Amino acid sequence: MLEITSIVKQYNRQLILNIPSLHLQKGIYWLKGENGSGKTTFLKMAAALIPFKGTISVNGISQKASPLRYRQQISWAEAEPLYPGFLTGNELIALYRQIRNVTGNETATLIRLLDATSYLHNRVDTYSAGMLKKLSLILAFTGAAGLILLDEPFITLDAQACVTLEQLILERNRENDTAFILSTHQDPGEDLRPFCKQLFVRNKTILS
Ligand SMILES: Nc1ncnc2c1ncn2[C@@H]1O[C@H](COP(=O)(O)OP(=O)(O)OP(=O)(O)O)[C@@H](O)[C@H]1O
Repeated sequence: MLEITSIVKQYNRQLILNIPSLHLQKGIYWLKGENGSGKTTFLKMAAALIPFKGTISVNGISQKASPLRYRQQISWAEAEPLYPGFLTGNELIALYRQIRNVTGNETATLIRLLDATSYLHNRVDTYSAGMLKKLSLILAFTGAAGLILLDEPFITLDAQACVTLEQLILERNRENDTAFILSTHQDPGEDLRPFCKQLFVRNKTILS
């Protein structure tokens, strides 16, 4: 599913990650590592959001050779999402539905499951951190990406939303064969744990 060769990532000439080779089969990956070890940097490279040396391919499509096709198979939710404050959640969801060719029914189910119906008609700049997080997850699950990258998806979510998110991950993985890489300092819940493989950022590289 994910193939990495000779990745080197530096910020201001400081080496952050050096990954000679990494091959991941489809699955649900739990990415762990100390603060500042490079988890977000790794996810941002996989999401093709920041430049790096080396090559990344997902399902045989190279990020450098076919950037648009590559991006079409990736979905990404950042740790602390930011959206233009003057838009409503519903407007953002409509935009994603249009771009990703998704029906209203599909997003309605996500909105109901994450208990976001009551506030999505309001402007984003009125949302709490958890409300914003739920919106970012609804957007990440909108469409049929082959790989969903979630950076710290559980922070700020209430207990019920954490359980719902784990169920959504399991369901997508089971029904659509969607792969996931999640960066988190938490451990997976009981239901998800048996289906997760761990990845570690250690000594500036990724170990499986
Ligand atoms: N835009 C940037 N400019 C310069 N250095 C950066 C930038 N973003 C991250 N870094 C540095 O890269 C390293 C890895 O950061 P990263 O955010 O990937 O860590 P992380 O593992 O996600 O950390 P945490 O668990 O604290 O979220 C850190 O040393 C950080 O200071």
